[in-house]
Amino acid sequence: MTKRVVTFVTGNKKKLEEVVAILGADFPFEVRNVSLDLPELQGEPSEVSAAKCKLAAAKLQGPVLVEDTSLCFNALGGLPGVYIKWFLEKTGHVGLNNLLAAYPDKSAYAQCIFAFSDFSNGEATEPVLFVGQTHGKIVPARGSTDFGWDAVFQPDGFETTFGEMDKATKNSISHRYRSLEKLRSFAQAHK
Ligand SMILES: O=P(O)(O)OP(=O)(O)OP(=O)(O)OC[C@H]1O[C@@H](n2cnc3c(O)ncnc32)[C@H](O)[C@@H]1O
Ligand SMILES: [Mg+2]
Repeated sequence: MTKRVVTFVTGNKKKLEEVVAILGADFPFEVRNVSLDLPELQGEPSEVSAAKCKLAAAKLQGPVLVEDTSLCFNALGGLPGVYIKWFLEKTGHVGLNNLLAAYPDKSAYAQCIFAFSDFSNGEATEPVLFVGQTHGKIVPARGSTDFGWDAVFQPDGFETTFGEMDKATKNSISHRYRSLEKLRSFAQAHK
């Protein structure tokens, strides 16, 4: 049976690599990629993902998948949150640690929200959201600096940062994995 095709819209190659590895061959939809860094509105993480999904659907006129990732510091009420990309770009790993210097609480969580819109009768359907979280803490950078803030995030229950773990381990506990497991159940029911 031919699989339904859904287009994952992201400008981030590292995200795409993880998504392909996590979904594997038995995912009920065929996932294609379009590399576009969509504009992101301000707001709560769920609003950012839903808005990104609507933009992607309007652009591609077909079923789409997007995701938005946040890194939330508990001592800062969840910031940088959806703005982590810009904090990381402007202040680096050291800056992220320094943001927490005044607080004993270094705990944080990584959150990934996938959003899926179907397309029927020439219209995109309201995005469905899949939230995945991994809790941990912010530490001075250790390990690979290939992907975003991996080197400064140490998940609970591990002595290693995401940057120090092998990919298979990260992909078995990550925010992205947890969100994609929910998407997998949804796709199974809507294939
Ligand atoms: O095109 P999109 O999908 O939006 O890709 P992006 O790189 O702009 O990604 P986000 O808007 O979701 O911003 C999230 C930021 O967090 C980084 N990031 C996302 N997932 C990560 C992960 O699992 N580990 C480390 N850094 C991550 C990513 O590189 C960005 O700097
Ligand atoms: Mg982005």
